[in-house]
Amino acid sequence: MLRRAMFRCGELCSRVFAVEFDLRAEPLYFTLSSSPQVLHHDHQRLFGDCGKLFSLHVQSENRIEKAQTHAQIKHKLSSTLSRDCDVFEASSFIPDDENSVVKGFFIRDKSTTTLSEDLLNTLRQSKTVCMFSYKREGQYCWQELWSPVSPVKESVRQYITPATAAKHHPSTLNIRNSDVFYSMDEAYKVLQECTDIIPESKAVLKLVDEQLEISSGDAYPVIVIEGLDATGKTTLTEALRESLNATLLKSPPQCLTSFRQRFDSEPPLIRRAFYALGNYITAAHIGKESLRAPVIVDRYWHSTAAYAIATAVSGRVENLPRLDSELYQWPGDLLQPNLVLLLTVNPEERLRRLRDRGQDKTVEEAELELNQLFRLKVEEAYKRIQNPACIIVDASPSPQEVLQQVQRLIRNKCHL
Ligand SMILES: Nc1ncnc2c1ncn2[C@@H]1O[C@H](COP(=O)(O)OP(=O)(O)O)[C@@H](O)[C@H]1O
Ligand SMILES: Nc1ccn([C@@H]2O[C@H](COP(=O)(O)OP(=O)(O)O)[C@@H](O)[C@H]2O)c(=O)n1
Repeated sequence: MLRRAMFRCGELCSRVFAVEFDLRAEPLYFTLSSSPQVLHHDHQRLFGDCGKLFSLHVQSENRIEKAQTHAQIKHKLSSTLSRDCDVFEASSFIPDDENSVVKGFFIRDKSTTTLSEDLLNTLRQSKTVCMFSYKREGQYCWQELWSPVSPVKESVRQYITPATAAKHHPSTLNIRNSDVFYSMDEAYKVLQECTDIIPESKAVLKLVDEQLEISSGDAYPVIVIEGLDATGKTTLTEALRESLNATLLKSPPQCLTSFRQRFDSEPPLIRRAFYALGNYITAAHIGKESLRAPVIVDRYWHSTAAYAIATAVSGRVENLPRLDSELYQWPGDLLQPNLVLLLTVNPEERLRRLRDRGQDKTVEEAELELNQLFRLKVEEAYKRIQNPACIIVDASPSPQEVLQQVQRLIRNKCHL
């Protein structure tokens, strides 16, 4: 567990800091040392510029409090600071050490006001926030614990020392049981921990408790249709239901619809636990329905894991967990479908379909580019998930042709 003490001198020196200075490139990595180090060109771009420099990190033994504080600070920084302030996602971690990441932000304030200091001063009151300031000294830059009033007693100046990239991108280190859950119990625990602050959690847990375990012994095939928004899942699953006389289910299930908006506004830890539990409720429905007829499922665990991983991992596709990572393994306690099909269309066609549905008309250029990175990461994560892996279906032809192609696949793989 993380303790405030981890930012005391000894621990601090074994840690690497990463600042997401440019999301299309590697983060800027640095460590700390007691002797001055000349900054590299890249680090000069961050530390060598004019302006006041700070970083803040959120740490608490209570993971719900930590997640919420991080989300609140993110919102505060983006809504309060002036245009002269750059805010970058930043983290501190022990290389390749799972769950060692302490998330936070790096702030570069080029304004002449004291707005950022005033805001940081307020945030600093929180016992979950630890802050540093950075000062340049010729070719060097040092970090120290920051207090707006007087220097912090125990603080020692530590020089910024450029570091090389870690084998695993820091944003992949805390995914297990924070973004993706590999058993129902782990997701269940998160909602149990937030029943005080989110009363709806109790109702969701009750719905989970009410599901009866059904073994899927001699059952009909279960076919999952996955894909990004507007790739044609609804169109195809409706057509399959008709043509196969199948039962159509989805995850999250209907009974969670009224809670979805509430959980969508929560930080990833809570939001992802909610979707994970949705899969277990859908699994119980699948178990029951597959005794009577084939079952088509619109989104299931592939969606839960792929979106969660793509959101958690910052920047480029290369930053995703490696191909052979355990993070892509299907949860041992979740009912497995017989076939998972991933619908893909090229980005232009997908945008056209979104526009035809009357969405996405006002997306700005910059956001489009970020969306593009996100879309690539979701698709890549979908493809990396194992046991069962998905089969890719080109969904750009007409709805009738896509249906025929999928019917052929189902005949071959499920003998339907
Ligand atoms: N094969 C297809 N060719 C052209 N348009 C399609 C095709 N499949 C779906 N569409 C249209 O694209 C839009 C998104 O499809 P939809 O089935 O709602 O996707 P999803 O459920 O994946 O979000 C809808 O307007 C739908 O009519
Ligand atoms: N089984 C599922 C389904 C959706 N989701 C989440 O729900 C979002 C997409 O759901 P959606 O209902 O908007 O997508 P469409 O069905 O409209 O294409 C994604 O951001 C996922 O994070 C999930 O985590 N697990």
